[in-house]
Amino acid sequence: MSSLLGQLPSITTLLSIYASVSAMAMLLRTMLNEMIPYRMQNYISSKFFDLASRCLSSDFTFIIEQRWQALNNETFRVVEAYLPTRIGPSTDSLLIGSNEPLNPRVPPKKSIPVDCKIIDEFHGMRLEWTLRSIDSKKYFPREKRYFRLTCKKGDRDRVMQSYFPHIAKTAQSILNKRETLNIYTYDQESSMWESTVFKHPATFDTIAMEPKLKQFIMEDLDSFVARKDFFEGVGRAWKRGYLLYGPPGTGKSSLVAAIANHLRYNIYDLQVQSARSDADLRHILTSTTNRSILLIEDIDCGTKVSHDRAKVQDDQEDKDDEQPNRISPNDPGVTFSGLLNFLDGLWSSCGDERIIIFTTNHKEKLDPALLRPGRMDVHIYMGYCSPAGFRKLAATYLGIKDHSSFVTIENLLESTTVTPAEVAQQLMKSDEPKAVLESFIDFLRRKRNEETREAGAPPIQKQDGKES
Ligand SMILES: Nc1ncnc2c1ncn2[C@@H]1O[C@H](COP(=O)(O)OP(=O)(O)OP(=O)(O)O)[C@@H](O)[C@H]1O
Repeated sequence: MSSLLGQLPSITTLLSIYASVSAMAMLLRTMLNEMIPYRMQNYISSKFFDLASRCLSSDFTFIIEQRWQALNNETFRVVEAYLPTRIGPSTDSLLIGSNEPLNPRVPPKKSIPVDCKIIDEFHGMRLEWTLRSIDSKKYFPREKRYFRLTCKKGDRDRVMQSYFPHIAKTAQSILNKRETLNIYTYDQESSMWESTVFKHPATFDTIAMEPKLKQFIMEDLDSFVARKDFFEGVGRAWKRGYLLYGPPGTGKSSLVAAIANHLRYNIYDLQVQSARSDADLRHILTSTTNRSILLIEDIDCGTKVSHDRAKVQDDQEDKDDEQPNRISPNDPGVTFSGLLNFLDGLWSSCGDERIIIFTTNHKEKLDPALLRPGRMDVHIYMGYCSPAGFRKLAATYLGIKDHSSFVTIENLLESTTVTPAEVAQQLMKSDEPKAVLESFIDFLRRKRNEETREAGAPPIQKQDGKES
């Protein structure tokens, strides 16, 4: 024992070793401080601690960003739909709101706020979710959101193989049953789609149009939705294009609303002018979700991108420094080929179950290339009010299916160009059907006489001398 003690270094030796090591450490630290910039030191130390905590931790983290390979990330979308169903007693904050007129019996809707923690349990696994947000000037759009899912390292494979499919299945049934639809408009400033609740009363039941045409459209839509395998089998993108054309006030926008309500699809309402370039258009369109309608209203207005190129060629020739289809410096930088590329080019296959609807008052102005099948598969003419259309409007607005004055009205409609919007406006004048129908007959007679006068013929005189 005494010999062992004799072999131990003396306290003086230990102190001098300690002093030398400390002096060396201080020297090294000073040298490092001088040689490595402060920010680099910070970076190295944060990486070091990151690595250490990852090696020591028994947790595994999944990150789910909003975009995935230049497209919307469907996993993000299904998680967004699924998580509000997992809000439980351990959740410490909630985002709530409502678009309904205040009704004390209807609770507000729930959503997940940024940084809120949600704990989920699945087949014995504990899963911790957080929604995070980064705000940076470097990105476009400036705010990026992502979900963080933490589980035990040992559960990683089970999460991939059974938990994510479970989320997708649950979210799909929630999305299929969604009570409210949204309409999105593109905000150029923030480079994002902004949504509002879409509550349009138009349905196929309220639309006044030829019954056979209406039946055809409904069947066409239903068969489109049901034919996923067919589209895959023939190697075509699962999308369908509709062109609605006709004079103003004939129900084109109402038909879009009826289609959205029928399919329960959200609407992305795009002004082509919002896109600054083809790349921008690509970003805008790839940010839309599946099972949706892309609506481009009045495609002939605001930009000449869609115009018949043969007709605009003369204008173009005078403007040597402009690129094809870019008519003025103020015009959007979207080219015609950029638009076509999205309708049936390689980019058109991005996304499933998409309906694309163009509306126009002037089909003849559109470039024929835009109208060919595969781009616009179905062309629907929305015309002036027919007798059948009037009967539908009378049932909707007056709640009547027949009346002694219907024959007179139907005869007048055969020889007058009156839009369903005008008819609807006349039928809204009062709740009293008899008075409304009499005033409507007067309106139709006046209108027919105006049209006859404009055409150069004398007004038709009735036997009692009044103009009819
Ligand atoms: N076919 C129709 N069936 C039922 N209501 C209609 C119909 N057409 C028009 N209306 C009524 O007229 C209003 C205006 O119609 P809508 O905006 O759908 O016409 P539009 O063809 O889209 O017009 P525009 O070309 O000017 O955009 C609608 O809100 C609706 O009340």
